[in-house]
Amino acid sequence: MAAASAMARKERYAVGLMSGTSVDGIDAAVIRIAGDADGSGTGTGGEDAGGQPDVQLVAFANTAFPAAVRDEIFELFDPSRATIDRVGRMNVRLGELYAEAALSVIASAGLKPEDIAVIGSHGQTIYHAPDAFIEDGRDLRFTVQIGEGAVIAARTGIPCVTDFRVADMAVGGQGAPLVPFTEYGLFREADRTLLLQNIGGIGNITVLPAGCAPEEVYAFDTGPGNMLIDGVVSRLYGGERTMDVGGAIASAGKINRQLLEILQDEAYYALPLPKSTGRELFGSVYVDELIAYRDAHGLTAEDLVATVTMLTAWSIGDAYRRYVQPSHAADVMLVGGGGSYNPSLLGFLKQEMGPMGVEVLVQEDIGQSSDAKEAVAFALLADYAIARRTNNLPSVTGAARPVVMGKISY
Ligand SMILES: Nc1ncnc2c1ncn2[C@@H]1O[C@H](COP(=O)(O)OP(=O)(O)OP(=O)(O)O)[C@@H](O)[C@H]1O
Ligand SMILES: CC(=O)N[C@H]1[C@@H]2OC[C@@H](O2)[C@@H](O)[C@@H]1O[C@H](C)C(=O)O
Repeated sequence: MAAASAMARKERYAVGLMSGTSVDGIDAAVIRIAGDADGSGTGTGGEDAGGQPDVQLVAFANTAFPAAVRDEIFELFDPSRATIDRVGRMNVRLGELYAEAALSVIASAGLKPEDIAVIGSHGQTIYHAPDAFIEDGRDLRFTVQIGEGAVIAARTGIPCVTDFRVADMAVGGQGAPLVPFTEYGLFREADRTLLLQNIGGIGNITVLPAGCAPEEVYAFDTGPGNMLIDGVVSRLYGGERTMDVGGAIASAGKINRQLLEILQDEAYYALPLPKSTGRELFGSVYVDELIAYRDAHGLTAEDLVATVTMLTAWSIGDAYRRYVQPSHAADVMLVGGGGSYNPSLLGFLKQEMGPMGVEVLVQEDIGQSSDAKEAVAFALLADYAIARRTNNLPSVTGAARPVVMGKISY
């Protein structure tokens, strides 16, 4: 650290691309970085996580996926339909779409591709199997993110870092969540314990204890984020709607306590840490069961949406009660991700957290963007990768050691 901090810090730009588990589109951010992770190429240890890089968001854009692309990605979530030719083609197609999103956000920042040092692209997760799977004495856990980095690099002329998660898994980690590494650098405070709750497709929480060291950070997936809400809305409204915009449907419904209690029994909520989850658990099969329950018990569409919205808020409160409050009573929960824009969900979350003394704010309340946070994170993770600096947090993912995550296409 000391040697690295003493080096000259060259200001540079990086682009981050995120397309998450909601499959709503591509988030693209341009950031300006000054400070740590400076490209000295010396990084070998977890000391990299200690720096506080100076990062500014220069431009941000969200491009919705064309409907046909979104539909095809959903097909690929089903392993029996994700044939190798479909996956291979989508890998290239997404590479093209990511490259277009990168070029467009760079132009909107008034910059040129040659001004950008690196692109970090998360890719589209189509399968995530983070738990140890031992066969012949070998651990075969895996995760699949697609969106070809070679295509992004070829179209933009900018080195592109992709496929971050597998390096963490190769040393026994869950390969998720990865954003806490950058949250530690960007958000930690000396005097307040902060909870950073992302509500994307999946919900995930990062705990930043007051004045914490990197190894004291912990984070995990709390359960569904918007995935169940989007799933039931899409099904109930015949695909005409894909989300509960403004929480309007939920606000017109009544919570069905009986269904809520059944859903609260899901084993994931009580699993020990570290843990991560995805569409494999809270995807279409789960939604089928919810719809079957509604049909059998005569719930209105609004009641079902209200109930899964409440479940989502409850699962966040439950995670806090079980895994955080006993050791780290928090002051503030800072919510990011698309769930920030659903007032019904936020209202339920405030009902959950308020009595435990935790104030719920959204990123916008502190002058940041709920939308941009993950794209910013992948720009920064790529900045570390290209400098050969370690960029995982073993305390969070369960990895045996710090590693440099990301594969580089020049
Ligand atoms: N105005 C809105 N009203 C209600 N919900 C919204 C609104 N805008 C976004 N959302 C919700 O946020 C979701 C997108 O969130 P986000 O982009 O954070 O997810 P993601 O990055 O795909 O997921 P993850 O972080 O799990 O990978 C949408 O699918 C929708 O459910
Ligand atoms: C495998 C995968 O894509 N996981 C995502 C997903 O979406 C939210 C949550 O589940 C989190 O674990 C992760 O994404 C964020 C960007 C992360 O790694 O921090």
